[in-house]
Amino acid sequence: MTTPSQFSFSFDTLLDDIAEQGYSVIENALPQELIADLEKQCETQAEQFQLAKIGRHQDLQQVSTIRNDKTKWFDGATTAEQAYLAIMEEVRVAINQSFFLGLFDYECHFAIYQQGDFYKKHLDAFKGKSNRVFTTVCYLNTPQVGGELVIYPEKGKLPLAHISPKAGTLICFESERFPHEVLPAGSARYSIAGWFRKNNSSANFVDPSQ
Ligand SMILES: O=C(O)CCC(=O)C(=O)O
Ligand SMILES: [Fe+2]
Repeated sequence: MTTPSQFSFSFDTLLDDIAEQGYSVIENALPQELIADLEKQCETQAEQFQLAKIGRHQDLQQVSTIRNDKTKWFDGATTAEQAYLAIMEEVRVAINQSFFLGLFDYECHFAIYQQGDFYKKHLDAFKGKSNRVFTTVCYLNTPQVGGELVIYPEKGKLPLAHISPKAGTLICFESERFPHEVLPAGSARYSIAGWFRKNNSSANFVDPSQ
């Protein structure tokens, strides 16, 4: 048994799902007031969001045929961001305790998908090329239609899961293992995408975020 978080949900379901299938979808995982505060932040700071980029380091590109959502990285400046990061820190520690993965930090950004915005099928990390180990997605609102997250198996085309975004749902999956896509949003869709990372830095190579 894991200790229930003082902030949110018990992590047992998350850890069991990850052990059994490599991904987990938990509804109402985060406190409603926190989700509402984070959603409000997306709305009030919308003009600070920028077209999302794909790739890493010098390969970083803006490719709007692959994704056209807008993102803003957390800077920890609001109490809502700090509260969210505190919960993710608990998740990080729980995953490390169960799976001995040595996850050492977490990075995340807000994302806004306006009507019609999408993110085509992709992997968040490629074996040996990224320090992203687990992806998290947390939804901040509940659009009426569209914007489903589709998770695919490592091999094969039949989706494992079709998830309609719902405020408070938290999804966690192994970044290298599951291709996934965001279907075109039917209306504004607010979320936080984040990654637990392992440390690839060494004495002569510093591995930064992204
Ligand atoms: O918002 C989602 O449901 C998934 C987003 C995603 O795949 C990403 O940002 O890498
Ligand atoms: Fe992704």
